[in-house]
Amino acid sequence: MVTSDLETAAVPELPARQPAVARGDGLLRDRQIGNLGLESGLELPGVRIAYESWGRLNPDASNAVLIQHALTGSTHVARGDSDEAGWWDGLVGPGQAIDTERYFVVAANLLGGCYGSTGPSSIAPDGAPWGSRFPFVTLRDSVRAEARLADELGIGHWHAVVGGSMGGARALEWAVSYPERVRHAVVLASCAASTAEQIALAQAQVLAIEQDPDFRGGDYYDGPIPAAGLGLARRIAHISYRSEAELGQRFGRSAQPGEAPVSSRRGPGRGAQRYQVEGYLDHQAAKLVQRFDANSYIVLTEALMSHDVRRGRGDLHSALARAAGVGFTVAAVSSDRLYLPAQSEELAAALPEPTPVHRIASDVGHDAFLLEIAQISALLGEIFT
Ligand SMILES: CC(=O)SCCNC(=O)CCNC(=O)[C@H](O)C(C)(C)COP(=O)(O)OP(=O)(O)OC[C@H]1O[C@@H](n2cnc3c(N)ncnc32)[C@H](O)[C@@H]1OP(=O)(O)O
Ligand SMILES: N[C@@H](CCO)C(=O)O
Repeated sequence: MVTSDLETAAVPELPARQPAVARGDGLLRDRQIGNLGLESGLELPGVRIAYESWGRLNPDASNAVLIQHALTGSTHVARGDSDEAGWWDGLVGPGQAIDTERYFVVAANLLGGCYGSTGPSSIAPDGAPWGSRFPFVTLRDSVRAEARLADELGIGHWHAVVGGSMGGARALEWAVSYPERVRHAVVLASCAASTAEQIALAQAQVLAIEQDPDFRGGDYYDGPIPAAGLGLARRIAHISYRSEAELGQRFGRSAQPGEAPVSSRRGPGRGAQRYQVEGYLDHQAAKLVQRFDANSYIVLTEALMSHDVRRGRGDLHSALARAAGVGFTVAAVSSDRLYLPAQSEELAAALPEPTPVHRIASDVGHDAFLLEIAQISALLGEIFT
């Protein structure tokens, strides 16, 4: 199904380019961007990229902003006209730091995702879900797809590309891949290349899903989903998204209400007897399982494992030299144990222009890039004047 450069699968004719939506409304749309050549050399046919937008594009298209979501995030950054809260509602909207009265904001779903873009749960040209046949994709593949989306929307360059975590990695890739199309890149709680520890944690998550009997090699769409494996993957990930101190302060050694994890942990008919932190992780796992596709989780996790802005571009200084002319804002979360502040320092030190690393002061850990909205608003002030 995935084709090499030499053989191209038949795909429907592309519709004529349509103008950008007149007014972004925070509702999901998508664009057909055609066949996409991947870094691997394969070609993915008939790719669709889903997006939402807010605000109005200026006649000269100079006020466009791209917001990049993290691993399990979605295009729904802000509420807009929908009923559903957005994950950066306090940061993006009328009168917010990224003011949708002034800026035209776009958020695209990652290639391989499950929020509208072509991914493993999408229907392949043969009429069946891609499932196990969906190819390995990299963050650069996703950025190339987003560049095609920008073309479709009539956006030649972005005033800013903004992201945290995996979204920050994509913001960095945009700046290095298309420096002429990016005025500012905002890289929050991220790094220049996934580290050994990040890859190690990711492997455990992927294996948790693959070892679920319901995974069936990735072709499970006609039966039960691998809920246990995906839930376990989320538990492993979520621990890394919060700090040891926060977990200790919030939960300590307390029992989940009504349960007795020490006196009756095991035994027939006793049911779950959990510590409170276990109840918390069970809840986070259950929430992800009901909203996310396990194959997409693997595809996106493996894309993040591949993140290395240096690949094929020399050392870090040489790679980042390509982004000369792009203004960078780099910030790290003080208590982040997944994307260590030292990794932001390493990135900033290698940028073409001297760049400070802002500290997001938080005890929460990595998830602070989703939670510390006031601090992030303050550090965006210079860019979104
Ligand atoms: C860019 C993106 O990633 S977009 C997608 C972002 N959203 C997600 O990834 C969803 C997963 N959640 C998270 O990542 C984080 O929880 C955040 C950042 C979204 C929110 O963080 P916080 O506001 O600190 O929420 P917190 O981690 O405390 O979780 C609160 C939930 O845990 C529940 N909870 C807390 N303790 C327990 C417990 N002992 N037992 C069961 N449930 C518990 C709360 O009831 C609450 O439930 P709800 O979310 O269904 O209302
Ligand atoms: N909570 C975020 C953290 C990952 O950066 C997510 O699920 O995508």
